[in-house]
Amino acid sequence: MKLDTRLPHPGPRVPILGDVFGADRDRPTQHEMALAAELGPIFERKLLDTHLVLVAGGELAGQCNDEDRWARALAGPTLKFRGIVGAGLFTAKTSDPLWGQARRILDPGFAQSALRLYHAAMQSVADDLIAHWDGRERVDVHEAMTNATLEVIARAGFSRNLGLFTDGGADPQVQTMLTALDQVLSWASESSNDLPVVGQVRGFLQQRAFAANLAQTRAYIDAIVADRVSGAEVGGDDLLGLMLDTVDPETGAKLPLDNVRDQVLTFLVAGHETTAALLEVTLWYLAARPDLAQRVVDEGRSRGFDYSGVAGMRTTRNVLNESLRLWPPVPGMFRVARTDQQLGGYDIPAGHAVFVLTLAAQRDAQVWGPTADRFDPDRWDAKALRRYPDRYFTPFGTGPRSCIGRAFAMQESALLISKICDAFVLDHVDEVGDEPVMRERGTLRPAPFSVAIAPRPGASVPTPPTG
Ligand code: HEM
Repeated sequence: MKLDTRLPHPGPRVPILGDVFGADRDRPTQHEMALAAELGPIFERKLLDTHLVLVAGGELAGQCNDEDRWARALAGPTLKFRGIVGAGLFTAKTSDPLWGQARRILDPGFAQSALRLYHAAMQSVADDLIAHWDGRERVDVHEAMTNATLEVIARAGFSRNLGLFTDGGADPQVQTMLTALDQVLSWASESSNDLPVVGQVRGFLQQRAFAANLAQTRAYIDAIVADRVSGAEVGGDDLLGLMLDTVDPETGAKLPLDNVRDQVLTFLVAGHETTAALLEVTLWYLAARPDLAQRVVDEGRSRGFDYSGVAGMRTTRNVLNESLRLWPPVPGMFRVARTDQQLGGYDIPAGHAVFVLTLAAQRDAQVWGPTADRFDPDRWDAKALRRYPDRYFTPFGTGPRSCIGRAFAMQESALLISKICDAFVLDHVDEVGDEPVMRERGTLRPAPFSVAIAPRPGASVPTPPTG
């Protein structure tokens, strides 16, 4: 079977180069969502001799999530990350024995019993954030969510306090790491969506610019691992301990130390950027919807903020799910056909990868109804849920390569959102439209914004920073 030549494409097509006018380097997936409104649930974009098939319809995306017919493909920004974090969980090939080994060793680190152990660390970050905001009238949401999510993964995963909420700020090594993570994300996204040749030059220059920061970040992480191995630092029940001490039940082997370093870096990148995006989108909607924020507050105050209280926060989780539906932090995934496939009446040969545009698929009115574009957390009511089987809602991916951190991210986000709303009344400082302005860096995350805050009557008293 050959790739169908009848696939719609954005016109006009330039000879040899192809659909160069059909791409947007800064807002690629939002541009693709707009193209889908014009071209339909499946279309292609040709660049030189590469034919990128985009699947934007909910039903067709659901078909690509069928693991018997499609598999995860390593491409786009994810492939770029592979050069940085090697065989970390996110970037390892499924066929690489290290991937299975790491997944078997690390899965228990994300089970409910482990999340219960991490709760104190998550709680300490929420308290530090609230104490840090106390007395302020206006806060930078982007900066605060970046710091909070990094602190959570560092404290829960590696028993390290990065000091991002202390008055003097984090130490220089941590600052360098933050800069490196930021530079790597920009490079991975921009170089994947750039024009041929020009993009290669730009990508090369970017890589040169972050090489030194990345080398220092690797050295910083190596030191954390070495301190734990030598016993200079005693860790709690955390991910690092699990990675260093656990023997794979299948092979009897432990993870090699260089792989542990790649996993730590993977968790720092994969665990913070996406969760920060989810928190920011949610706070954006809650600042615009005081009625909804009040429901979140009521739920928090009635259930309490211990592990079980947070785990059962239905309203807050519905709000988070709705943020993930409208603005999935990972806006799309590459899937490769295991055998020849028909998709929407078009031929896709075995081995051809398609890009499933989760962002558009999760807004398809045919699946989600006429209000698909509206932020409505009540659509997640238990009674309505059965209308949306898992294959239509995939912000955490699908199949064996789906997100290992899903429950971790949801617990952390529910805790932070409910504690923030409990402590503060939020309001937008600028005039805003119906939806946040989003920027793209492989992930989809609101453009940095600030909110006005005021103490909410009846808030629980914040504890001082843990320093
Ligand atoms: C709202 C937050 C999050 C979202 C939306 C999210 C989304 C995703 C998605 C879509 C994938 C699959 C990507 C693909 O198939 O190409 C993935 C994989 C992964 N995520 Fe997350 N993630 C989140 C939070 C986290 C957290 C908190 C961690 C770690 C602490 C984490 C660690 C990982 C890892 C290691 C993988 C690769 C798993 C594998 O291939 O075995 N993620 N995530």
